[in-house]
Amino acid sequence: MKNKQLTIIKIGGNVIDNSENLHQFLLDFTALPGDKILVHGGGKIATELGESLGIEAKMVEGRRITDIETLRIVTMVYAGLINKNMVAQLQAKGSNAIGLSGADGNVIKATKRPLKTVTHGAAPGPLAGAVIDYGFVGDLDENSVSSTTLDSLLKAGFVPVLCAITHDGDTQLLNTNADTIASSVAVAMSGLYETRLVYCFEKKGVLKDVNDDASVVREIRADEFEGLKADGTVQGGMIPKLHNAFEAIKKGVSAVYIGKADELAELAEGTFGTKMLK
Ligand SMILES: Nc1ncnc2c1ncn2[C@@H]1O[C@H](COP(=O)(O)OP(=O)(O)O)[C@@H](O)[C@H]1O
Ligand SMILES: CC(=O)N[C@@H](CCC(=O)OP(=O)(O)O)C(=O)O
Repeated sequence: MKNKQLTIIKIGGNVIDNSENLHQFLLDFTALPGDKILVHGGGKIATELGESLGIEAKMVEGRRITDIETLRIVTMVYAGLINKNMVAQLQAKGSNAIGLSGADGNVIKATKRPLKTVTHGAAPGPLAGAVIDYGFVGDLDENSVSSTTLDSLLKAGFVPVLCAITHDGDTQLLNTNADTIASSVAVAMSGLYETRLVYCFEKKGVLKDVNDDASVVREIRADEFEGLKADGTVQGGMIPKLHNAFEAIKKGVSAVYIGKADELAELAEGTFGTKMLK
């Protein structure tokens, strides 16, 4: 019986990097009624730390090429610095947060990404057709997320806070895009709960004009996605975000929203950001 509601919220690196916006978001997150799971990114902060150490970030189609040095940096930043600070801030606001990587409690097991040929997205240009070694990047499948472990934590009264570090079950940590983690967690938990997925970032939603916050598209149907890509309305990081959003809807998640982190309170009024439709 799926009568209980669960909200999975993902927060991106641009918001985490802004202490005022993050503070407001965590207040609203804490005030949100019902069971919830927080998934956080932090790509911007990992890029900045890497640069300060002389390691340049390389992204292909929104995914970080993760060599061994980069894996050390993202593990420190996502599973350490950001995850533990997020948990401490939530504890101070009254949420009994528990911070986890995918290795903790075997919550998310991934498979190291095989060599890939670039086909679309960032690359009608020079990268089209190139074979890319993403390094220590983890891909998820329908068995990756342990819904029973997450359910046990929720039933014990914890608020799980998941970072973008996963593992392969054979000692290797892997880097997995946080939007993908949020989508996979929402799909896995939809077997047990009535599940909604909320992507929070620094803009008011999916915008008709990316520079105009007043141009929020209120609803997008799955069959409109290709057109929005083709006419350039959605670009860059918004392409994999929408792909993950529609995958979630297709696989059993009841509702998916994309909107501004410090407007999360509007979720209850039904005026929050962009809603994805089947
Ligand atoms: N139509 C659009 N509406 C809103 N943002 C868009 C749009 N097209 C592209 N973007 C870009 O997508 C970015 C969000 O993707 P990303 O940086 O991956 O998010 P996150 O911070 O959640 O990881 C925004 O910062 C924005 O620059
Ligand atoms: C493989 C891969 O690309 N992993 C992401 C994980 C962090 C993330 O997704 O952070 P945001 O949500 O802030 O972008 C990365 O290292 O950038």
